[in-house]
Amino acid sequence: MALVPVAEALERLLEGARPTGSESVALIDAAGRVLAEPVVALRTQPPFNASAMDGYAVRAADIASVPAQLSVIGMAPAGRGFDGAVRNGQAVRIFTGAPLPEGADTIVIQENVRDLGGGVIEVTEPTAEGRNIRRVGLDFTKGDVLLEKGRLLDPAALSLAASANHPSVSVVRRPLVAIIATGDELLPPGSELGPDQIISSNAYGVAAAAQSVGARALDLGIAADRKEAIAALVRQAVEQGADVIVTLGGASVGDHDLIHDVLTGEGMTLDFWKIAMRPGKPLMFGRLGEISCIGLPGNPVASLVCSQLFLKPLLARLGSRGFQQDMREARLGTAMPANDLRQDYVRAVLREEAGVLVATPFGIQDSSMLRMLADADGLIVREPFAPAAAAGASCSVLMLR
Ligand SMILES: Nc1nc2c(c(=O)[nH]1)N[C@H]1C(S)=C(S)[C@@H](COP(=O)(O)OP(=O)(O)OC[C@H]3O[C@@H](n4cnc5c(N)ncnc54)[C@H](O)[C@@H]3O)O[C@H]1N2
Ligand code: MOO
Repeated sequence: MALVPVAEALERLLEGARPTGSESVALIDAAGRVLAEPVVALRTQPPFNASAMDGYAVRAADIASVPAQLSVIGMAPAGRGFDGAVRNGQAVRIFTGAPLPEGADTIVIQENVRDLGGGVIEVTEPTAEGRNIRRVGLDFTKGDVLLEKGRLLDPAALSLAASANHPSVSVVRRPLVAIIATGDELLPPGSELGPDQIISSNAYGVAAAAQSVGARALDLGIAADRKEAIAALVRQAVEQGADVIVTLGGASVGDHDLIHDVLTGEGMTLDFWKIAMRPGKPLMFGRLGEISCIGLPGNPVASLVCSQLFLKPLLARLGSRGFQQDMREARLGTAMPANDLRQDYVRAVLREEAGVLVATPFGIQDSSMLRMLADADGLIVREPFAPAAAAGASCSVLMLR
């Protein structure tokens, strides 16, 4: 089977991906979620002409020339308006957020007033008519569409929805990705290892990649290299309502590479298997009913690079989020040889030199080497059959952090 080009693989993976449904979530739990329906104002804010300052509600005509003396006839704190009207020569003590009393048209801030005692004040500075008043509906009016469908609920959006009197919002359900590691050699972190065993590491990075685009990760643990063991975990994933099943390892062509057989046995229709990419050649993709199945290669770097390139865009699409790889142009720090038929993602460190980004690849690129991935700032992307490139040549970098 010919290797599928990276761009085509991504296209096929995203093709049938339909956004997950919606659910209602209390505002306090809705941070970072995506709106499934617009938020419409259920009320007008402010609902009345309100004082924007602490001071005195007056009639502008009374303070046309200052100093001007006024008698204070009452008080209006926020939440309890003055029950009466301000007439010529009168003022009401008022606080920020309180309704403007009838008859008053201006707020004089208290810094510009002297208290003469006996309920009399002297306004010492001129104040233009209408100053320091927030008009009814200044922020929004009942019926206004305040937040569009698809909006990410950031702090401002959440407070606005609350102000519009919504205790909860309709948001896109977070896609659930079930993660199944496979391999007789694997044990979870913290284990006592036997002589032929290693630690299962991939699930943690894959889960983090999923969570970074708003998905939930369900770690189903490690299946031994037996069809029944893997099938049992695949069935668990289906029962738990996974939107995506990710398997780790067993995707290549060895005698113990069982994933393909198990998934098709459970009803998966294979879309593609093996792509023109390094690392990540054995990537597998298919559909089991509505569930997207991604078989990630076992080599740790391959599984994480494929998560960045394929899993994250898929989960973002399912969760109705925008997602774009952060691509930058850079100069090569060292020469690179001509590339073969696989699109290459080369771990590199980046530094800035006189305003130019310089990308220097690590000398060894074995796809088992996680430490070098953790040390890399980005991946130099080399097109299939790219010719040899000299140091200083322009290159394209996928930023990792
Ligand atoms: N004859 C061929 N051999 C291999 C090919 C090939 O095309 N022809 N492809 C190579 C490439 S590329 C990769 S990548 C690997 C991927 O193979 P699998 O997906 O079948 O992975 P495994 O064989 O199960 O494991 C490979 C390697 O990764 C380790 N591993 C697996 N799972 C985990 C995990 N959850 N955490 C940490 N490490 C894991 C496993 O122990 C192996 O060392 O195949 C090449 N071979
Ligand atoms: O995916 Mo493999 O690790 O290309 O080397």
